Amino acid sequence: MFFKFCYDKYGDIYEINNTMRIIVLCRSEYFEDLSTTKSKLEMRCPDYEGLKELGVVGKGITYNNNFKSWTFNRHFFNQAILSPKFTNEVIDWTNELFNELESYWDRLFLKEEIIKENKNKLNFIQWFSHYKNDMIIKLLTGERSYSMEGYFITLNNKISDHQSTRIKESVKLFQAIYKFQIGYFIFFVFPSFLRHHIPFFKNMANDILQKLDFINQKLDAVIKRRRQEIEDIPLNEPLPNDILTSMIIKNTLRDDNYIETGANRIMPDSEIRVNLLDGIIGGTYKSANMLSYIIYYIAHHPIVKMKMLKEIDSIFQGDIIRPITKDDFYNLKYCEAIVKEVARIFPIIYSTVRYIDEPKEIAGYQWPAGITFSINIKAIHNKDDYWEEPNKFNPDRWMDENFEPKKDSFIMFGRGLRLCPGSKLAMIELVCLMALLFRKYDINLVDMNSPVKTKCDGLLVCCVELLVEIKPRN
Ligand code: HEM
Repeated sequence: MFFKFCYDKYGDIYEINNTMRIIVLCRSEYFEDLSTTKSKLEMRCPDYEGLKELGVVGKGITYNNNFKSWTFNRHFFNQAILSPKFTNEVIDWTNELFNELESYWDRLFLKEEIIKENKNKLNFIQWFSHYKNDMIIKLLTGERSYSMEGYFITLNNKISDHQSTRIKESVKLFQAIYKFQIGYFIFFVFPSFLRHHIPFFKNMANDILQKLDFINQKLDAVIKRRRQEIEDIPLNEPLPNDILTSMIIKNTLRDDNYIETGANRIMPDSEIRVNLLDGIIGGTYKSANMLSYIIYYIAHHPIVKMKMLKEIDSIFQGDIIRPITKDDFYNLKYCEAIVKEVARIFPIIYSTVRYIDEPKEIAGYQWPAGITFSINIKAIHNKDDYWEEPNKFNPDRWMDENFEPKKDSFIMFGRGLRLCPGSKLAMIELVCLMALLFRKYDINLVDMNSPVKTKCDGLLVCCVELLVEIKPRN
């Protein structure tokens, strides 16, 4: 809201001054020179004291300002996440976890008597936050998480002391990740004096650090276990396809692409851990929120829904059981267009940031070193210089073969070197989940008149609640 208010009032470039000076850029032509020659990288922010406290300075991907180290980590991450084996893994686990989700829905919402009594209502964002949590943990670490089962048990009022440790541990991890994800921005925005000396902020900061400690302990244990498992698997037997395994074996004899050069270093556990954390934080809530907004927009656009169902039905031909495949994903063009159009009109990340550590000319002005720029994604996605009828929700614009958004005007996954490495994974998941949901279920909003309930956590527009009514399609 605040960003929109400023954009409407001040236009394409303006300045916000609170605890720091931020220049907001609302035109894609301004992004040309955001990388600096000194650091060779588009930097997100300086190495804040708070980031040091979180232990991520010079490590991992998201907040790494060291070009050499960032390139090393990003290369490992990209190789793992973009491999064809990993794509197959994503599709397989989408099917597997969707079946699990359905088994819970069957028991809670889909029995005939429950539908007759109008009790077939569920909070979509909650279900998919748990789903996505279990999914990303499996894809990143190769280990199962059972937070969705934990959520099912809570709704089913069956909490008991006999609940298995695996579920309790998964739920505890889910809660820690959630708290960390929505709270760690205080390490950027609140000065260290507040975090260390004023009780309210100090308690908040300590709570986040405790959650991080817990997550790190879990990740360390997983890495240790996996190293041992890899050692125990004979050289001629295949290894699992998760990202952790790929990072451990890269540049070792277990790596299919291994070339002996003497110069390639392997990745130590301390770096693997931050990469896994980056993947968990980057990959869990964005997709869950995005899917909720997709459901909301589809519900409000019946013609779009009709076209989408037509596409899904033409691919599945009434088969509501068979697993979704990679080919299906490539054929679900209209579903992909819907994802892009929702992301265009209602970007869940409304801004991404850059920082310059040397004087630079940007947007026709000369800036001193130490300035933070915010790229206003929402303004760019809704600008009529770049988009025809920008305020119209129109997935069909993406179906025109000759359509290509103007350079840097569609930045749902960011831009440049720092482009989101999870974009392919996110697209596959979102499109496949839309197809799996709508081929079998009729999903409607409980309240068509209420706007979607959101709140901003850091730079993410979180869906607070999305109540939907679900029943099998006729
Ligand atoms: C709908 C889902 C997603 C959206 C909309 C999204 C969006 C973004 C955006 C806007 C950025 C900032 C890019 C920039 O500054 O130019 C980003 C960065 C990042 N994302 Fe995503 N993302 C999604 C899913 C994922 C997933 C599934 C993962 C991991 C498995 C992931 C991991 C990351 C990481 C590690 C970065 C930092 C990249 C770097 O600094 O080099 N994201 N994402």
